[in-house]
Amino acid sequence: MSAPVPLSPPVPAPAAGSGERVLCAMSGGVDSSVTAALLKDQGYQVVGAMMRFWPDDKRVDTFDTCCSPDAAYEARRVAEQVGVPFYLLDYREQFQRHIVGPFLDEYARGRTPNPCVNCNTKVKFDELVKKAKMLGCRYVATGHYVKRVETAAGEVQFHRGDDPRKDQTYFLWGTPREALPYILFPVGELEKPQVRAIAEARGLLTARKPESQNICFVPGKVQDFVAEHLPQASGFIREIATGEVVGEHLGTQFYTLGQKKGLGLYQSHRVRHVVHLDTATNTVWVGNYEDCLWTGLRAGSANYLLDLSALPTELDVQVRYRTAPVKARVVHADEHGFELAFAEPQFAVAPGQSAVLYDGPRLLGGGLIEDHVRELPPLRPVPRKRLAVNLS
Ligand SMILES: Nc1ncnc2c1ncn2[C@@H]1O[C@H](COP(=O)(O)OP(=O)(O)OP(=O)(O)O)[C@@H](O)[C@H]1O
Repeated sequence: MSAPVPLSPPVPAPAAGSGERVLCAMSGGVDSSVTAALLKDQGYQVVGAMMRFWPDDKRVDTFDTCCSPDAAYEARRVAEQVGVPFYLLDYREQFQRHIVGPFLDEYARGRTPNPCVNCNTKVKFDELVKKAKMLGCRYVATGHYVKRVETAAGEVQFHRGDDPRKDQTYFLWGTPREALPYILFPVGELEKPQVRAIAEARGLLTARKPESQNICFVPGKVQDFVAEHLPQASGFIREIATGEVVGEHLGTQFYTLGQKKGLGLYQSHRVRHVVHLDTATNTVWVGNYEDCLWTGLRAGSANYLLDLSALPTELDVQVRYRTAPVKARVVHADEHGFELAFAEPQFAVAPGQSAVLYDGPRLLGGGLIEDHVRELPPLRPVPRKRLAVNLS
């Protein structure tokens, strides 16, 4: 569970024109530019802020468009256009500690991390919410495509954004629950073309800025970044069914579960997928598509956006950002983690990625995938009903 954020008591729904101070997180992109403009229209006192992540000792182009000196320049210019003050806040140390360091550690452990989830959890909606309070702001607003829904009972929920191609709830499961009432998403009910149209109509200089595509601190390929920062140790690629050596690898950190391209197998015509990365024996295990299908998962580092006792026993889970949610049964859930059984097998359930829980459009929370579970075929002798696949 995330540590509670020390905030003032729950607040009522922000009324448009209330004059409340809002810290608008501006990345120099079109979404947060429009966010600032909409908030200003609604009568908030807006303070624009960009978190500086890029280090001094790197070429400036080693950071992607959303987090670079150029982006800071654009964010400041947009703040001027909208007519709000702008601050550049130094988050270099926190970013290295919470995001870049753990990202590399996860690869070294044979896992597939999602640094954007971590950034939202640890930096944007924890550190920044605290900073907003210090600056006298009651709310933090971002340009995420997420809907903030307030129930009649005054509970704040996060729901999927109205633009299904842009919905970003997947990345926000780790938001400290206490912070929910203080977060606003002014573009969550818009579609991306509408956001661009608003920016165009106002002449915002970011109106036609392309989408950021990469992990912000990895300007090129993830594999190149990992190669630059982690020691490489070559080893064998083995067939999961037989143990036979079918190739060699340059380091387990260059592979991810389900991967079939770029394996460099001796028999290059055989379609194989990465099934397991064993860092203890430095082995990459491959198999066929079915070997990458799992019937459940176990997740740790859980965070829930509702009382645990209210967690439905049947819910929807999404195991990767661009994968459709699947129905699942909650086998077990406590404050540390949960175990789920999928209604249908899921491909490449990768440790380190997020298992994000939904009830229809509502984000319920999530956790980091620690292990995947495969129910064994009924006729095979099994030591246990469920087997957590551990091939080491
Ligand atoms: N370096 C940063 N400083 C302040 N806020 C940021 C920063 N990076 C991202 N954000 C906030 O998080 C939101 C989502 O970030 P994401 O990287 O997904 O950008 P995006 O969807 O491309 O949005 P944008 O068009 O605003 O860049 C942004 O809209 C912005 O509010």
